[in-house]
Amino acid sequence: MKIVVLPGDGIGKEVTAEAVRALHAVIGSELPLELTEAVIGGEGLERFGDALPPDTLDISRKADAILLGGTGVPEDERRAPSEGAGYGLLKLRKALGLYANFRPVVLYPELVDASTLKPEIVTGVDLIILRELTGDLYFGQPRGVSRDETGARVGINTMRYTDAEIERIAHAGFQAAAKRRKKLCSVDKANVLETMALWREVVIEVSKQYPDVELTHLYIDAASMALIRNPKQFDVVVTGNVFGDILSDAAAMLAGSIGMLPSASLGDHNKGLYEPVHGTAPDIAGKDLANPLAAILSVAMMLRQSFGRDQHASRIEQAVRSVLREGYRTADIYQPGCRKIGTRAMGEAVVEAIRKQKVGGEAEFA
Ligand SMILES: NC(=O)c1ccc[n+]([C@@H]2O[C@H](COP(=O)([O-])OP(=O)(O)OC[C@H]3O[C@@H](n4cnc5c(N)ncnc54)[C@H](O)[C@@H]3O)[C@@H](O)[C@H]2O)c1
Ligand SMILES: CC(C)[C@H](C(=O)O)[C@@H](O)C(=O)O
Ligand SMILES: [Mg+2]
Repeated sequence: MKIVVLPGDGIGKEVTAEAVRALHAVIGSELPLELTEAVIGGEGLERFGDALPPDTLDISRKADAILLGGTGVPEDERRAPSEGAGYGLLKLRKALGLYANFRPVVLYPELVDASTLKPEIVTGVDLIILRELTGDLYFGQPRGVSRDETGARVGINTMRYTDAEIERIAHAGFQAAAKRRKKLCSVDKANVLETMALWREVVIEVSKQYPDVELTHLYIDAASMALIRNPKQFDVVVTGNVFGDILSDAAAMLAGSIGMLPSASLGDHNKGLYEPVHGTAPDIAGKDLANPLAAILSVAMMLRQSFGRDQHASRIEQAVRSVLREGYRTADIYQPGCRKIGTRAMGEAVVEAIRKQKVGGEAEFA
C-alpha cells in the first residue's frame, strides 16, 4: 500500500498525524505500508515557491492513494486566488483527474445533541453529497481581473461544463444511489444559467440507463433550504463544484461539526485522494483543539475505496463510534457531561479503541 501523506497547513498537520496513527494501528503488521510525506499548499509556497511542487505531483501520481490534511494560509488573502496555497490542492485534483468527490454526511447517534438542529430532524441523517470536482467556476476560462473599455476593473470567472463532464459525474451519482436507497437528487440552477440547463438535460439523459433510481431535481437555493429543513429526504445529492463546496459545509451541521466530515475524491482509475471536508482552521491551529475524526474517517474511506479493505475500514469507523460512546469529545462537538479532550488525545483514544477490538471476533463490532 503506497500512500502519499500531504499534511498541508494549519490543523491539516495536526489531524493528519492522528489519521496516520489510526492507519498504523488498524493495519499493524498485517500488510506492508509504504508512507511518504510530501509538501503542498502554504508550506510548498514557503519552501519551494510552489503550492504544488513538481516532486509532490510526481510521487502522488505514483502512489495508490493520497491522504491530505488541508491547504490554505492567512497570507492567501494577499495573493491572487490562482497563486494561493489552496490552489495547490485544486491543481492536484485536476492533474489526477479526480472528478468525483464523495462527501458522506452521517450523524453518529452519540452526537444528536451536538447538532444545532432539532433531534427529530437530524437523527438518522445518512446522505452523500457528490460534488463534481474538476470543472465549473473553479477551472473555466476566461478568468482573472482586467479592465474593460471604460477602465473599470472587471473580475471574471467562467462556469463551464462539457456534456461529457456532466455525464460521468451523473453516472457516478446514479451508481452510488443504486447501491443505497436508490434516490438521486440533482442540484443545479437550470432556471438561470445555461451551464446548469445543460447539466439538467444531461442528467435526465443519463437517468434513462438507471430506471431503478428515482431522480429528482432542485435548484441550489431551494436545495440549501431543504437540506436543513428535512435532510432525511436525501440519499445521494449530485451537484457541481461550487454548489457542492457550499452545500457540504452547510451539511456539516447535520453531522454535528465540520470536524466529522470525511471525503474521497475519485477518478476513472483506482487512485483516490482522501481528505476531511474542512480547511486549515487558522483560528484554532497549533492549539490542540481540532477534531481529527474527519481525517481519521477519511482513512476508513481510503481503505475501503482504494484498497478494498472493508473490514479495516469498518474497524476504524467502529473505533470512532466507541470513543464517542465513551463520551470523548473535542471542543467542536462538546456537550455537558462529556469528557473534553484535545486533538492528540482524541487520536490516542481512537488508537486505543482499535487495539481493544477483537479482530475476527464478535464482541466489539456490535
Ligand atoms: N480542503 C482544504 O484543504 C480546505 C477546505 C476548506 C478551506 N480551506 C482553507 O482553510 C483556510 C481556512 O478556511 P475557513 O476558515 O473558511 O474554513 P475551515 O474549514 O478551515 O474553518 C471553518 C470553521 O470551522 C472550524 N473547524 C474546521 N475544521 C475543524 C476541525 N477539524 N475541528 C474543529 N473545528 C474545525 C474552524 O475552527 C473555523 O471556525 C483557508 O485558507 C481556506 O482556503 C482548505
Ligand atoms: C480550499 C479550497 C480550494 C477547497 C475547495 O473549494 O474545493 C475547499 O473549500 C474544499 O471544500 O475542499
Ligand atoms: Mg470547502
